[in-house]
Amino acid sequence: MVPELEKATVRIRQPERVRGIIRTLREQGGAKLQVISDFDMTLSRFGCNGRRCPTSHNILDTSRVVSEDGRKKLKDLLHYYYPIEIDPNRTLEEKCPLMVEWWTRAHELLVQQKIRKDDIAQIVRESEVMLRDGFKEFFDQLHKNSVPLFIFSAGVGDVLEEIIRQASVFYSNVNVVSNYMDFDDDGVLTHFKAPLIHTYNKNNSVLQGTDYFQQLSTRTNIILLGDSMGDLTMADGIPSVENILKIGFLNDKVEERRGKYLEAYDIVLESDETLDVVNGILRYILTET
Ligand SMILES: Nc1ccn([C@@H]2O[C@H](COP(=O)(O)O)[C@@H](O)[C@H]2O)c(=O)n1
Ligand SMILES: [Mg+2]
Repeated sequence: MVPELEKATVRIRQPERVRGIIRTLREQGGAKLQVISDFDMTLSRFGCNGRRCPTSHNILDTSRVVSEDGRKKLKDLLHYYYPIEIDPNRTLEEKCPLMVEWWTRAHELLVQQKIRKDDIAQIVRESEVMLRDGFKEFFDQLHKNSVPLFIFSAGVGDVLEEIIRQASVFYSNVNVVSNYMDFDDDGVLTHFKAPLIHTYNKNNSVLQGTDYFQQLSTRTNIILLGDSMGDLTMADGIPSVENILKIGFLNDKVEERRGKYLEAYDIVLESDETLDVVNGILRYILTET
């Protein structure tokens, strides 16, 4: 039914259950569907040309508008906190305060750099960021079928919006909740707006105050896309969810984290830099019979 599910990168713990959910999503059609997706390392690529692709934070951290000292400090933070973020042996209770610490320290350093709003577009153009292969078909299919795409990101909203704008896929069905910067009258970064969103608080605790929360409630079939265990709670709090298909990109430390991902996500895509499987499923669901 979806030939892409035969790809070597695909792992599924309960294939019959997954086939059942996909069949139901197709029967109930696009009108009941929404896609909730993480951004960094889910819609954007993890690897490019043998190296790590930048996250929306990394794009700023390594840009020319950040001093050499600032770049070094931000890199040190990444090297200290990222292994904690992805450690499968630490509990959420341990990780959460450390993630708040990471984001807070990184945002403070970025504010010290007096980044200008007008520089963001050029910073993105000069970066190595890449959306996953097949991104155009993904955004186009959702737009054409009026399926809302809700991007829920602990990255930097201003940067990720610019990435999808430059890729010419920031359509009217796309809504973003993320960490946004605030600028003074001269267009200089003064602070990041609250609430702070980090990897492990992506749930209704930060969604409740947003316009999008109401819209989320009306589409009760969900395809959830993520790359972190923290992304699994992105649909929590949406009342009356009928069917949910969770697709997880397992990008890093694959062997070590496979077990936990297979338990948590319905479909796990291992070191797969494409949106082929997601596009195949959407094609199947959205094509009229
Ligand atoms: N200072 C930071 C903080 C976080 N990250 C990475 O950003 C990603 C979070 O954004 P999502 O769109 O995936 O929610 C996550 O992968 C962190 O590792 C960073 O690079 N720098
Ligand atoms: Mg991510």
